[in-house]
Amino acid sequence: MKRILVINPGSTSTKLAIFEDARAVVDKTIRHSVEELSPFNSLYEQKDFRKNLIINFLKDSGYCLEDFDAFVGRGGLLAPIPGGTYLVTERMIQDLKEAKYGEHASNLGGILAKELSMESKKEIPAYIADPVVVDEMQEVARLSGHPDFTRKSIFHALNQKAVARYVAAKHGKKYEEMNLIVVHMGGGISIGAHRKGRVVDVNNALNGDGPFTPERAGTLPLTGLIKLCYSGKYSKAEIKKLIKGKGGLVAYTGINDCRKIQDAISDGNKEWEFYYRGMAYQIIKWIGKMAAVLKGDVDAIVLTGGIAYDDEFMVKWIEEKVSFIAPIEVVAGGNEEEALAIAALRVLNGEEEAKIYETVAMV
Ligand SMILES: Nc1ncnc2c1ncn2[C@@H]1O[C@H](COP(=O)(O)OP(=O)(O)O)[C@@H](O)[C@H]1O
Ligand SMILES: CCCC(=O)OP(=O)(O)O
Repeated sequence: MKRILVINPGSTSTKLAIFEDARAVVDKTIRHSVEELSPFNSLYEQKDFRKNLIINFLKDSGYCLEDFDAFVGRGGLLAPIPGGTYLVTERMIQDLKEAKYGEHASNLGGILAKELSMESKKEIPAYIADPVVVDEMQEVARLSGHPDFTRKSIFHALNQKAVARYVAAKHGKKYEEMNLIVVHMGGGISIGAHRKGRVVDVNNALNGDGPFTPERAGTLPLTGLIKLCYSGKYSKAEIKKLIKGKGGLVAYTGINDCRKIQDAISDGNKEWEFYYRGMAYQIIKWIGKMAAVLKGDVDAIVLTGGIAYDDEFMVKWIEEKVSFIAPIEVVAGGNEEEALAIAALRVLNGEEEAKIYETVAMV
């Protein structure tokens, strides 16, 4: 039996799980409010805060570092690389620490896995798998409208692929035989067109491309944004924060927790219902785009991520608008922790060799 610690830092949560082979024996989701994260000026500054959560989780669950065969973290913003399991290496850590390819909570996955590995008295490997930069986009999807800008594949690759495989298996098919639109709705939102096992188009969930989200502005009107940048009222860091962290529902309502929005709607808050419906409206428009990418040949639309638990509002509002395209499958939450554990297990069991970032990074 192999025991694996899974570390999944998200923009609004830290999810931790202990697996014995492919079975989760303990798991915990810790949610982070806007106030809790706002004292940190950079993502890297959150490292020790999130690390303490892991240490306490292990203590409460009765485990020490030496009890594990591997630590596996969510993979962050790295140079574009193919999917798979990667050993956490020096250059990877350097790129994540420096935020060379951008800042996102997932950058901490590999860093924390490596720190725990170095602190343990045994030699325990640290891995990441299917990071947010997995890139399978078709060439035409990379065009932005100006040669100085290229559309990038940054999305919930790990969960999108895991739930797509799960839905394919449910249909008695291979992932490579299906056309799916996968909609991950978390702190960030990504909508991917999966054509026969490849994500040929997807919005850049991190950088101003796509629907607004609990904490991101999504695609903004360009002229307004340019005006704001040159208004002298905001620093570059403030503008960045306004788009990511303090955009979307946070900008409209002050909170990133959709459960609180739902409670308010149930209590009759019409203004918040308008914003929450607005988010659903932007999501359905992106589903429509991806249906066109797949030429209408769509086997299922898969709704996943934390917000997919909300079948009273969000799932209902999306389903009533897009079920003419394909049947809806809901995989609430997702399969991220299991996907990470299985990815590490494949390496530990010798079924796959861990890839080395330095040798495959497309820089
Ligand atoms: N049971 C639920 N019902 C509705 N929304 C939920 C539920 N659980 C989590 N969410 C919402 O999902 C979002 C976070 O999704 P999640 O996929 O866990 O995010 P992340 O990995 O980005 O931190 C939050 O806005 C949270 O309020
Ligand atoms: C970087 C894209 C993935 C993403 O947005 O993740 P969260 O929803 O956890 O922020």
